[in-house]
Amino acid sequence: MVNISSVSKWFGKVRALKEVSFEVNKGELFGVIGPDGAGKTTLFRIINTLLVPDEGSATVLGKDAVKDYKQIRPLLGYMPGRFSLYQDLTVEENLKFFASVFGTTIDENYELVKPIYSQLEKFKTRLAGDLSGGMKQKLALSCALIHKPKLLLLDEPTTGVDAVSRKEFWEMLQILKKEGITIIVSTPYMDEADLCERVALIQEGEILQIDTPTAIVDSFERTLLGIKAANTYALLNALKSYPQAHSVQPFGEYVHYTEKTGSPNLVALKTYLFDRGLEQVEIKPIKPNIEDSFMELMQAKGEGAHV
Ligand SMILES: Nc1ncnc2c1ncn2[C@@H]1O[C@H](COP(=O)(O)OP(=O)(O)OP(=O)(O)O)[C@@H](O)[C@H]1O
Repeated sequence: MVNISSVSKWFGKVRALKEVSFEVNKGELFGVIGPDGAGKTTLFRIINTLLVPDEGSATVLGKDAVKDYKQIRPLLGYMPGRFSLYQDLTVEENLKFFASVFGTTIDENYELVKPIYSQLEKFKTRLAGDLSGGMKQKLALSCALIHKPKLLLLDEPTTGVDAVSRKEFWEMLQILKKEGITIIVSTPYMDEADLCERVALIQEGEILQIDTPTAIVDSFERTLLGIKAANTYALLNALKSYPQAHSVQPFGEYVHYTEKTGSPNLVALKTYLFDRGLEQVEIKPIKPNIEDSFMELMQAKGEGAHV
């Protein structure tokens, strides 16, 4: 469905993508996960034929993204991170406009957008600019879908959207997946990785890992500890200066902690924290989540670069 092969892209001296390669299968819900500036938007703009790679190639729906862009575009639905709606048109006018651009009508493809658009219909005369963030997102998704694309590209659709709307949005993606639409979605939110079938973790233009969320978590090799103390700030500082410490990340009330080699010596660690004056210390082994895995991969890459 999508085949990205050794794609690199520079903006002046910045290499936004570095030899990126992956494939997305027909009907898959594929996530591109990475922090701000990782290269997600650049990658989407290459797949949607708006940007030409400096190196490598992109094949979309069996066609070359550079040579065959005219054939590819009508088959894509693209929801850019920002500014995809006309703020001074109403909800209904926006949808009509996007339908007309692709030579179709709302009636023709209503069944596909119905689960999403029906939630907006009572506001159909409201200007898009006056909608809440969650409603804008639903309208933008309806607009990206109204011509029944085979491939849906959603660039950070849930950024800046409240938790309830985020959840509803992912439920809508599951419905669309059942309709057979292939979906590539990017997000900076690690918890959303678990909602994808496979994810590519991307940082500074490089893919760190591509796999199912479960396999990514299973590949976490270190013993992970969750550590809590009365004073979290003091705990963080103490752990960071512990000679055995490899990674120290705050996660809610716990600090996620790994050591450089082998299994941590819990007695030695507890004694050290006690000597540093920490109170109510609790240490327990915990299961890593996708964010732990991503942090570990980023750290390994950073250390590799300094070898
Ligand atoms: N048109 C451009 N001109 C110059 N630099 C650019 C341009 N577009 C992107 N970049 C740079 O390329 C890198 C990747 O940017 P990109 O927008 O693809 O990342 P992103 O993962 O989508 O992040 P964000 O969520 O911040 O948009 C960044 O360093 C960015 O500053």
